[in-house]
Amino acid sequence: MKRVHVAAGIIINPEHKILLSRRLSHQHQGGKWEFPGGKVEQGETVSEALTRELEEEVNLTIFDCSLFETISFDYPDKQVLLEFMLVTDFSGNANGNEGQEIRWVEVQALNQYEFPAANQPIVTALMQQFS
Ligand SMILES: Nc1nc2c([nH]c(=O)n2[C@H]2C[C@H](O)[C@@H](COP(=O)(O)OP(=O)(O)OP(=O)(O)O)O2)c(=O)[nH]1
Ligand SMILES: [Mg+2]
Repeated sequence: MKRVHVAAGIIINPEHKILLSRRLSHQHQGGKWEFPGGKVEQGETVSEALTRELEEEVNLTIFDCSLFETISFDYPDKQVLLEFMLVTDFSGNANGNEGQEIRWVEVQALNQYEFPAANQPIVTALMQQFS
């Protein structure tokens, strides 16, 4: 199985809330909450992929991002390499462009949401670092 390279944005707004997006039921890990993003395509950098995905999925334009953590994870049906990027410099009003639910969430409330298993260390680290 080929490992899927994914860019995911930890988008923090001026009120220190983080944007979550709910995966559609037909998608891999459907129904779980994620940091919006998607596959890095051939010839793209991670930040280019993230910029494109965030415009497509949640209607935000990002101006800068930095690597928070990289996680390689094997689901029974899919292998992923996730690059979690911090984003604080962006414009636009978040919208679920694909019909998905989105929510701005306090860092301390992150553990009330069900994420894909690969995200667990990220949620723990965010709650420690941004409290
Ligand atoms: N965007 C995102 N994906 C995540 C996270 N955690 C996690 O395990 N994933 C997994 C789920 C998917 O297998 C993959 C994301 O790829 P994607 O968003 O392009 O996949 P998709 O199912 O929407 O596929 P597509 O048809 O849109 O190409 O990474 C996360 O926090 N954010
Ligand atoms: Mg996606």
